[in-house]
Amino acid sequence: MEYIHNTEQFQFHNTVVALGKFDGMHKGHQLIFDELIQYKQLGYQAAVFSFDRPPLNMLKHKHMRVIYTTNEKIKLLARRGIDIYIEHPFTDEFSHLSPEDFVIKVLLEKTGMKVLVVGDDCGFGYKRKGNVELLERMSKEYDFKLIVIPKLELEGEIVSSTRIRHLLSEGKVEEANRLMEDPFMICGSVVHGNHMGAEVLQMPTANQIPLEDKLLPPNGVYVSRIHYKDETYYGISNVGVKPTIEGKKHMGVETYILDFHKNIYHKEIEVELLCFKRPEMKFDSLESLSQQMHEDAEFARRYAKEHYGYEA
Ligand SMILES: Cc1cc2nc3c(=O)[nH]c(=O)nc-3n(C[C@H](O)[C@H](O)[C@H](O)COP(=O)(O)O)c2cc1C
Ligand SMILES: Nc1ncnc2c1ncn2[C@@H]1O[C@H](COP(=O)(O)OP(=O)(O)OP(=O)(O)O)[C@@H](O)[C@H]1O
Repeated sequence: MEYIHNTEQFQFHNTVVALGKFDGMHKGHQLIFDELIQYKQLGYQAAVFSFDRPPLNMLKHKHMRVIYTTNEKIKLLARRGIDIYIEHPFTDEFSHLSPEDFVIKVLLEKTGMKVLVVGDDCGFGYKRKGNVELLERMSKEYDFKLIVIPKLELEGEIVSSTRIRHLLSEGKVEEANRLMEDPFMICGSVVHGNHMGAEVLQMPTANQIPLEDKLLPPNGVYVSRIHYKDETYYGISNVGVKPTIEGKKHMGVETYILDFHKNIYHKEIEVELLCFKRPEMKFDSLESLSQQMHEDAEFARRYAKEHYGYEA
């Protein structure tokens, strides 16, 4: 997949384009990707057009965490068969483009758009004034095909990234996962921790340090599924700051992978959180922490067996 960023200079031809942030890659987004892939099979290049920061941040100076960081998004888009991911700089000039100019000067002229796929409430251009009616008019005038997808509803509500962010922040991981194509995941290299896991607690853990803008569920212990190279494993992960352990505190995700004995320092793993087990706690001794961690691991083993047919 080609990733275009930090530049306004690009030129593509014959593309089918989707517009939006696509944070979380939820089941509504998937309806859009399905259309893109159908057109890809007809010979078009599948392109996702996004901005380098959510417009909300820039306009209101509001800090917002994301379900998926750019690296994670790139991986997931490529996996879905997208050919081009454009993260257009959200400059002042760009944000003042009229909806018509955005379609003509950017989508048609630079992205080479022949087909556009949008949700029925899409907004774009200056103050998000562009809408489906305008696109319908322009598609006739400028000869491109417009596909409008009605917003997907699940469990009585429209599926959106905002809804998923709320659920994750409240620790409702299973509910959030039901709205996404794949369970919520943290992708990153395995870094060195305090080396206490294997030696002191008899449970080696793979430590990841998520980027600061990555949204995480509340500190706690979660049953997880791990993808490493082409293999899938199950495990138990702690999201948090390890209050029992002295020293510098930073947010981390650390995972004990069931029945796994490889050295994976500096290797990239994907940890999917499947189910909340308990909140992170401060223990009086390392023995009680270790005992609880072993109990957590057995819980994960039972969960993986029951829900996914896992056998060691
Ligand atoms: C399943 C699991 C549960 C954990 N629960 C807690 C906890 O409740 N409180 C805590 O302080 N640390 C918890 N931890 C983190 C441990 O303190 C950590 O794994 C240990 O200190 C080893 O860290 P290291 O890899 O940096 O050496 C948990 C870790 C795992 C894998
Ligand atoms: N539930 C849905 N069903 C169908 N299409 C959707 C759905 N949600 C979003 N889309 C479409 O997917 C594209 C990308 O959406 P985008 O990620 O910008 O919005 P979102 O998921 O609604 O997120 P947010 O909550 O941040 O507004 C847009 O065309 C949007 O209309």
